Amino acid sequence: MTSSAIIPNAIEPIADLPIDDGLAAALLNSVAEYGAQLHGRRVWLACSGGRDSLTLAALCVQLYRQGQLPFLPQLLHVDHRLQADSQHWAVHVANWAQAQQIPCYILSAQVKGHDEQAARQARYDVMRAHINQEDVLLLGHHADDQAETVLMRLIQGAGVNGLSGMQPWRIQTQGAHRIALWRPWLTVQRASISAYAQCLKLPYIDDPTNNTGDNVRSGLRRDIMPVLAKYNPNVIDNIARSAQLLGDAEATIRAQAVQDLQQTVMSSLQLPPAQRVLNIDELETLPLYRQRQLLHYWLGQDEPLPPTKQLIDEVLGLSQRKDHDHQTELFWQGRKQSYIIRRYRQQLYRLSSEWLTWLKMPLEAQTYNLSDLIVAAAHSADNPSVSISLRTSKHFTWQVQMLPHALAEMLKIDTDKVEIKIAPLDRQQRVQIAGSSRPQSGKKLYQTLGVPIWLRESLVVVSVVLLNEESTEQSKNESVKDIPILLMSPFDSWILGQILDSDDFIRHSENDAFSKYIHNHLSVDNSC
Ligand SMILES: Nc1ncnc2c1ncn2[C@@H]1O[C@H](COP(=O)(O)OP(=O)(O)OP(=O)(O)O)[C@@H](O)[C@H]1O
Repeated sequence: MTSSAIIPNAIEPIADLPIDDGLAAALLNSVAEYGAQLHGRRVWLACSGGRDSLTLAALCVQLYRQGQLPFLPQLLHVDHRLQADSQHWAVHVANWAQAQQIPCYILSAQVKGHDEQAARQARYDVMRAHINQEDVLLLGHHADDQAETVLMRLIQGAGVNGLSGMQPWRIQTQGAHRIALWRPWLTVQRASISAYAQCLKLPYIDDPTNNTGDNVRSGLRRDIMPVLAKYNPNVIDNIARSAQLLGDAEATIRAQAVQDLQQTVMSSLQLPPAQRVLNIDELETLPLYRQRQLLHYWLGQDEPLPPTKQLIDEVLGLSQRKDHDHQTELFWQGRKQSYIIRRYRQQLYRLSSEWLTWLKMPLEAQTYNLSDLIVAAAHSADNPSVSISLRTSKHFTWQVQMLPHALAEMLKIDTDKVEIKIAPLDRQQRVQIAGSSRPQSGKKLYQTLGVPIWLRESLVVVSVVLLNEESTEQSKNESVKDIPILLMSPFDSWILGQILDSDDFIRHSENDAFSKYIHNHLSVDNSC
């Protein structure tokens, strides 16, 4: 972008000039509608120095000085440095703000790329970084912007959500940082704003790229809107109204999807946003249109943009399969991260790639002498437990937590002669789940337990190892008794039954008691 903008010079104070009733009513009605949300929050106004945001700033100054607006927003201007004279715009906005005696901050953005979307992203990033959590950012979008947005989305094949256009109040979240975007002028036409700007003789900057840009939005504005206006002069108001109606429809659909999700979600296997699980039997009780809406909502959780209709149809197809194919993987590249969607038995899983990578990290066998564990636990005063990490990454931590004192009390033997071993389950290893009639290994075992394919490398066996009095380094193998107590996955644990002779030291019922003192713990950092 190299074309230069028209920068006027004269700056007059506007506080005492007449106010446009229509524009004031739109702003004050919105203040009333979002009064509860606005209460106690700081309001900033994103001001490009263009006609719309400068007029909004001028109206705020006037209404505030007359005591009709309870707050005076501070201006934020972002210099994108994409045009030769962008610094002059920044100076101009700052001078105008100074003449009106309102605070103004000039921020610089690093735009990665040359399109409007890149500039917008950079603008929001830099403004978000400047303002505080829960602050409100006031924007000058109006009905013409709304109509262009809706038309743009219509020709891209959007659904109800997309066609409801920009929302007058929207929470924007980035990690833990939440701000509110507020657009009080979505029902106000550009022509009314222009007329008022003229009336106030506002020295706004005319950005020449607004109408001559070669993107879809400026093409629609320049070529399509005037043609539509020939068929219906109210086209802008009408499209903006449709967007409002669709906004209500979207809220209704979403409320239904949230309610449906509560019935279908498998809470025991949930690990948001890494692993989200949906029950297919419950899904199928709903009519098809609600199944599609639910999948749309379920898949799109944790992401700013929803999945495509094609993906939703494919996931629906996966849920409807009657064969026992568990290999199919659907891929979704979200904005924040990528996901694999799989089915295992009657469950649909949405698994983040980070989570799947973590699940493939190898597990190491670990052995601890019970006396050492007791010493380690003694260091934690109020809770005499020890935590042993099984697998850790930046985002996920899987630990086994134990109460070694309690274990020692149960065993009633010299704790120097006892070891606790945690080792990955070998595919050939036969273990007997308490309550089952015989030991099993490999695929049979996974099926009995219902362990999905991607969790199978994440099973560990916790055993109590009893060392013989006479054991030496050389004879160690023959003189130990290795008694498996628990089988664990990151989500579950199963008590193991007795495989040894009946006169062995530990019986099944004791395994049961042991398991009370050994727990599985999986924690996740929510940013992933
Ligand atoms: N450089 C900027 N600095 C601060 N806010 C901006 C900037 N550019 C745009 N905005 C905010 O985003 C809104 C919509 O952006 P858009 O690109 O449609 O605005 P514009 O046409 O450049 O300016 P205006 O809406 O002020 O006439 C603006 O009304 C304004 O609130």
